[in-house]
Amino acid sequence: MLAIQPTDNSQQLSLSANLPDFIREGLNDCFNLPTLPSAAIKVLDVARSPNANVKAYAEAIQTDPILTMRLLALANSAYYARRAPTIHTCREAVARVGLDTTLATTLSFNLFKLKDQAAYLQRVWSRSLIAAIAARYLAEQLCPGQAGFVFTAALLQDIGVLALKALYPEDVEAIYEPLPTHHSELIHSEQLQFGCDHATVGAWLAAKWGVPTHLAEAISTSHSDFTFAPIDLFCVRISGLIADAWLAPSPAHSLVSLMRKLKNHTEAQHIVLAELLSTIETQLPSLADVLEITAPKNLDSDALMAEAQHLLFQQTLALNARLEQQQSELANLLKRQDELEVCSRIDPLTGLANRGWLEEQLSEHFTHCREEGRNLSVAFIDLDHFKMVNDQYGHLVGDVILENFGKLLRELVRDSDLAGRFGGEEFMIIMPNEDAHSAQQLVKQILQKLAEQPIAYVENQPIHITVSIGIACLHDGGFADSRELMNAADQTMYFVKHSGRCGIAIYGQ
Ligand SMILES: Nc1nc2c(ncn2[C@@H]2O[C@H](COP(=O)(O)OP(=O)(O)OP(=O)(O)O)[C@@H](O)[C@H]2O)c(=O)[nH]1
Repeated sequence: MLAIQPTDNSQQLSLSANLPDFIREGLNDCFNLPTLPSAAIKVLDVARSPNANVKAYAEAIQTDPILTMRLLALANSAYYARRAPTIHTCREAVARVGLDTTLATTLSFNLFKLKDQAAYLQRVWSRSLIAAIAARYLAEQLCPGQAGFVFTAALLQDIGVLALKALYPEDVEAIYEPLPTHHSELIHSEQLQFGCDHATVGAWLAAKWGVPTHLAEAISTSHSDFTFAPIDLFCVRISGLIADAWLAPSPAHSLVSLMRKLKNHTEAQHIVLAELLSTIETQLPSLADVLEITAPKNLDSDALMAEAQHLLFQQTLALNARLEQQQSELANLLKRQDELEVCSRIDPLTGLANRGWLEEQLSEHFTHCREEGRNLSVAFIDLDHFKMVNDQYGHLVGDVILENFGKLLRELVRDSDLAGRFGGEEFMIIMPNEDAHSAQQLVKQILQKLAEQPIAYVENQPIHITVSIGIACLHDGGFADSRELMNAADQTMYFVKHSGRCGIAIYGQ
């Protein structure tokens, strides 16, 4: 292996600005960072040159017989060969797998095959492998021209783990063993421990090797949100999530939650999930074989897809049921709120409007009638000598009388009027659009009715009551507000009281 070449472009990588200083200094001084085989460095040189072509790639690879064998194996694998004849030369192999895949294979050559691989590294490579297959499939559907680049970026997206391992072996071991179930937990632990995650470190390492800047940036942003990502980076970012679902303890559950995240993404609508899963299932063993790593657990993609669909269906049903329940709870709450609102306006004994509602309504009518030049009358009604009634017959009878008087008012008032109990034995009628004369006609009927019929019976003995009524009209005084109008009606009622009760008087007359 060679030392790092002068093609180092880590300084130019804007995203490596996210590296904390102590990590950057540590990486710069670290003597055992993973390096590339000399053939890989030559291939990278070719990749950077303007005349990168099959011939130049092949010539660079041929300097390393093992790498050449590896590439031939890949080109003759089921995926690349399909039914084509077996090939025997490096040039044919490069032509068949493409320049980007050749670069990816070359770069990953000595990264994956470390003999003393700990379980967590195996897991990291498993993720890279699955992600690379998924990424290439996605790119072939969404941006075919970039499939090779996307494959390489996905394959190398977790190489930062190697750099962190070289720099802080003990810390890395503490974080990675036992390996967190979800990649996001790993990222979180790295952020806490190092102030950055392995994607940022991996991008720095790749840039240090001299990989094209766009590739280093794709690694650096591999954990970022995919929502507004350019299509090639979208493929890389999604690939990691698909690999995480594949390796999750319950792949179907993880897949369903990924499907939900992708639901509103336009590009994602073109992905045929069943086909993607089947591609992973088919290609995983051969790619693992070529890269000489232990193949990760393989899944039956049909069974996985069926389980995911079943789960999705069940979750949708449960969601719908929950939605229906919430809607019905909301409807009940609204109904209850309406009932409470009505209750808050009603006097419980008489069922008429209570004082609060009377005052509110009077204020509104006062404003509107005054603005529109309409008249408005208010009648204040007080039962006469009600204390004596209570004293003579008791409070229960008093209550019945108040209740019956309420009924009487309800029968007499029109729909446009509002009758209410102001408090105790005091009542009020609001009559929009009515002048003193018509208001008087209405309240006269109250006196008549009370004279004609008893308000209640006690032991079959009829009880009669009388009332005193004061009327005030908007047009008959310069009232500043509804309160003044109401006070005028009240004062007029007291005038009737002082004049002997059982009668009607009109303010100002
Ligand atoms: N039964 C019953 N009595 C009530 C209620 N609210 C107020 N009262 C009674 O109404 C009576 C009002 O008495 P006063 O204010 O002295 O008036 P009044 O006896 O009607 O005399 P005038 O108004 O001057 O004719 C009191 O005895 C109160 O206890 C109620 O909800 N139920």
